Amino acid sequence: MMRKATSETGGATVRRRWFALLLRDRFACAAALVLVLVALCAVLGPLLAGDLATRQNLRAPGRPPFSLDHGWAYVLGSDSLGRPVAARLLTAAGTTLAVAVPAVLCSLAVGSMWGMWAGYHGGWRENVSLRVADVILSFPSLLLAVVVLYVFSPSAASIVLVLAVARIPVYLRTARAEAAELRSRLFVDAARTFGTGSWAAIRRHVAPSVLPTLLTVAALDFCFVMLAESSLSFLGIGIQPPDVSWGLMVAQGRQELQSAWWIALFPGLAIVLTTVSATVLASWARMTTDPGQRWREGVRRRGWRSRWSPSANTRPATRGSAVAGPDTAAAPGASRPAGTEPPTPADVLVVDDLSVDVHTPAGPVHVVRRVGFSVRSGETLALLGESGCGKSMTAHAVAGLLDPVAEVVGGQVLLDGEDLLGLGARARRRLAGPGVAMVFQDALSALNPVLTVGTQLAEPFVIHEGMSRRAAKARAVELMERVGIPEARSRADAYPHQFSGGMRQRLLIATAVALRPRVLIADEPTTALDVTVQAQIMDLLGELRGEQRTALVLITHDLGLAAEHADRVAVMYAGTVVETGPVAEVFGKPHHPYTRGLLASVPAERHRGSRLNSIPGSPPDAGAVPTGCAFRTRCPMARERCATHRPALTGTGIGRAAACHFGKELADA
Ligand SMILES: Nc1ncnc2c1ncn2[C@@H]1O[C@H](COP(=O)(O)OP(=O)(O)OP(=O)(O)O)[C@@H](O)[C@H]1O
Repeated sequence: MMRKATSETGGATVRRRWFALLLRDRFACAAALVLVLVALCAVLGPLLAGDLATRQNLRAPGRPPFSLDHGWAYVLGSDSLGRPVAARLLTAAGTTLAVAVPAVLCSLAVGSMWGMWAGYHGGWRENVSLRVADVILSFPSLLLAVVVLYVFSPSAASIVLVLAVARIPVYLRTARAEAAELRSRLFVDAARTFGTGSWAAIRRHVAPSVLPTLLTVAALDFCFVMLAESSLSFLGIGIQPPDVSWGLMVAQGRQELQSAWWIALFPGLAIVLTTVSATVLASWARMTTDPGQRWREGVRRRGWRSRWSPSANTRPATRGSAVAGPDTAAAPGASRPAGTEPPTPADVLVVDDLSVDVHTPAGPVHVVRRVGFSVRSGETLALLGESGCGKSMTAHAVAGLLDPVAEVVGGQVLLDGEDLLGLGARARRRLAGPGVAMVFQDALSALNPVLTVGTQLAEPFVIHEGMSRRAAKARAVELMERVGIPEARSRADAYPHQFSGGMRQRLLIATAVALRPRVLIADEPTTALDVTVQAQIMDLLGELRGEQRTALVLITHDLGLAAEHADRVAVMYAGTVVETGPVAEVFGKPHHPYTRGLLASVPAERHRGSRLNSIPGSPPDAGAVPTGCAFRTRCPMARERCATHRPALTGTGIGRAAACHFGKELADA
């Protein structure tokens, strides 16, 4: 009983959410209204029109439209037999939908189940299914329908059957292709390892990914089936008089197009309006149900906003507007801590008040909020923090690699004094490599699997230094030797999968440092590697940094790695920097309760036999960061003030800063 009540409430919430999402999109809203109207016409039309649609009135043939003198039924004129077009249009809606909807639903249900089954299992099932689909598809579906309907008597039921069979291969092939791709994914293998049966795996893991595509295909197919029915009626083998469909009306009005255009025009418009509405609604449904497509919705909404708001496309003049609000304590520019030195000429990279929003269908989410830090030539700054605190987003914004879904909404990224965010795409490309380079975590994904490593390593030299392929390849081999790849000359012709994880990471580092970048961002460069290889990679990064005087930004959540390899740290929480300073000092005596909590959670010899400390709770979702201090809900020192005032990053010692109302207290303790 209780469960039923809960599921009913859940269902109502989901319906409300969908309705709210629909209301936000004016095109989808208009399309839904049109389709509801057509459905109402289909249901109520025969009741309203009675036998008006078929009763001939030879005293009123070819009445022109837009006159109410003869009652509502004649508002769209009458045909050559005096039958009112409006009444026929209403009645025909029912017949047209009675063919199109069941035909599409039947082919969708059969084709998609068959396709997912064939694609999931592969082998002979897939081969046989594809050959059957090929055979059906080899006859144009309209021609197939014409042949079958000539042989059997045309009726609504036979049209539904013929069109449904003719369209099954479309769904079968789409579902098969997607299911075949999904069956090799690890999450499907993982489901198999704990005994999930094939239909259960298809229902839980394949169908949710395939259905959004199939729904779009179904909407387009709805248009196709409506048009096919119209064409068959037009040829005289579709809906038979005295029944009436939109297609039949177009066919009948065709002969009188010159003298009585309204007979064919209104049903034609009804077909176009219904098919366009179905397509618009399907594209909205896909955007809303497919997580892979949702970002487009955010970008599209951003597009609208920028079209209507003159300021939306330009970066705000006041930095940090993304987090402006009553609880914002920091003044513009305050992300550089008071009491710490202002940027010096030695600072190669200065990130000031950087804010990044991710555009979601529910609106923008502030994932990076007024982040500021600087790095000097030859220095290593570790960007620390729990998963989801915005480290990678910050790095991607600096490197100009943000997804289209994300947007820099405030701040500056200065490379040797030049604001990278103000540069055009061409200037930005010129700096990618010699300016800011990046080493990614997953080397296998970051290297192109179909190009030899030599070709990939030679690319920066060809693009930036205009070298010939041969000379660039020679430089690539030198680089491979430098990063410690044995037998570099012969291995330059190997592909990425022929290297071990550690070697691939070396190759990635070699590509990143090829052009001696001023700044190198390494985003968790060793997470996927074992401890020995991890140490070798970090040593290599350290050597290259020393040789090239590169400023290194090391993104990690490994405090040990930061302690060993970084000069300074910037600790991030909920999209913002909460503490910065020299690594030994910050780790020796943290000035922010979050840094304290992080350090206390690292297993150490002194914890042997006792419970390991951990920070209670989990980091807030980027879309629901608490007011005031973001850490207050997990902080042992939280007071009333923390709920109302967001603490600014303020100097707490020489070269030290913390964003905590009690930072000074902790410093003096
Ligand atoms: N494409 C996206 N759409 C919506 N939100 C996103 C997207 N990418 C990242 N986010 C959100 O942005 C926030 C910051 O993510 P980010 O990847 O920068 O975290 P991180 O600190 O690098 O985490 P990790 O250490 O796990 O890589 C997270 O809350 C994440 O959910």
